Amino acid sequence: MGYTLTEKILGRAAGRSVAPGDVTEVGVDIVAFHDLTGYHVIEVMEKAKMSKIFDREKLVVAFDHLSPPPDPRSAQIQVSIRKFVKEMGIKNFHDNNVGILHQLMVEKYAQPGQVILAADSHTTTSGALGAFAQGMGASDIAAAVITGRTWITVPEPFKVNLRGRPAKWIGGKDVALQLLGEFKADYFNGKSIEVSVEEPHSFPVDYRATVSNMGIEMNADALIFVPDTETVKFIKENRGYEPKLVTPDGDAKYVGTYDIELNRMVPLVAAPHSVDNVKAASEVGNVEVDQVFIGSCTNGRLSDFEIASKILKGRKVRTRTIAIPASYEQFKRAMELGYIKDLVESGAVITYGTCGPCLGGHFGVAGPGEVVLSTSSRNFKGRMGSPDAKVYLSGPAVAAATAATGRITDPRELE
Ligand SMILES: CC(C)[C@H](C(=O)O)[C@@H](O)C(=O)O
Ligand code: SF4
Repeated sequence: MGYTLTEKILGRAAGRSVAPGDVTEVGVDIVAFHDLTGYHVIEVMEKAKMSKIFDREKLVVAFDHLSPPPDPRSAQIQVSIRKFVKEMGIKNFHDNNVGILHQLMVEKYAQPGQVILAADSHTTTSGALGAFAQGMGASDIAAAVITGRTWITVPEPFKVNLRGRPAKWIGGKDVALQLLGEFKADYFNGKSIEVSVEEPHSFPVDYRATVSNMGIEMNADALIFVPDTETVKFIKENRGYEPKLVTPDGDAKYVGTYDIELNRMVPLVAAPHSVDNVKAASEVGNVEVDQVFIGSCTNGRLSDFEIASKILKGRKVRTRTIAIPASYEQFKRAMELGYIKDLVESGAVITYGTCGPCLGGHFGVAGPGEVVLSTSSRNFKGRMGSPDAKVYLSGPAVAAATAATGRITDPRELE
């Protein structure tokens, strides 16, 4: 019987063949942390009196959460992490304003077949490029920083097939919300999700990154896109080299399979207060919003800005609208292509390279009684600020249409 992608990746990393349920030690290709969790990682290392790191080339550090620092405590945390980075000789360090860690992993580091760990739950994002990528707590990450190894319970692989081409305005968020609506937030516990794309170029890496990012909202151990011609094209264009592909065997066995017909999908939202409270955008009724946020490691990429600018060009926003490209690179390209101009002219405010309001940190925290429509990953009570705020999640098309009308809007209504 053939191997799934999950078994192939973890088998290589373990140095022996593995099967679901096996508890195994694996070598790690990249370990990463950011300002918020990095502080704890360093603290654990100090307590353990361990000051060596396994491989300074394989460590990635980015400041993104409270970045640029909105208060003295965040600034102090950054000072101590910068000191650590310097002492350890870590080269892959991205200071304020470069980008959100997971976005930088997609742009610069993640490759098919790798095992990637980071001290952040949305590490699953790198699954977009065919890596087994998982978030872990600060102590596990500290151990991986020191040894370059970790232990993993091999998950049960589940197969998702994306068929056909996406209908207009449909992207990665709608696919993620479709899975959450159908299976609910805990179904994939102990499982990895492997996604195959029937028409690779119709579902680009940007969209894949959104789906992989939300893999953790599905409680999956990893959400891995089977690498294909789109993966190769993306890495070649962005980094100038061709990656080696690792793919599942044709006769690999999965615990379940689910097909999504992309051309039959409609724009979706997750209503308060859970990611699996999914509805069609056209069916939420008349919900007026106080703020729209387009950004985060979930939906802050060039394609998100392209879609938002298509809708907002020539229109004025009717609610407070904040847009944050997930990295400097995405900002620059969005600027060169005129998307930033369109958004600014519509009345949106822009910054870059920060998580911002996604976790209620800064740059647009929600107040009591306010309703927010956000392209980010989570809508739990208190996630974006006040516990008395309501957060709806959507992709960029619903977000931009909502900004244009001031109430939750299916973009097809504006055509
Ligand atoms: C702060 C960090 C630990 C957290 C995570 O792990 O996901 C954050 O990025 C989030 O999105 O909630
Ligand atoms: S943008 Fe949001 S989801 Fe992504 S790492 Fe930052 S806080 Fe977490």
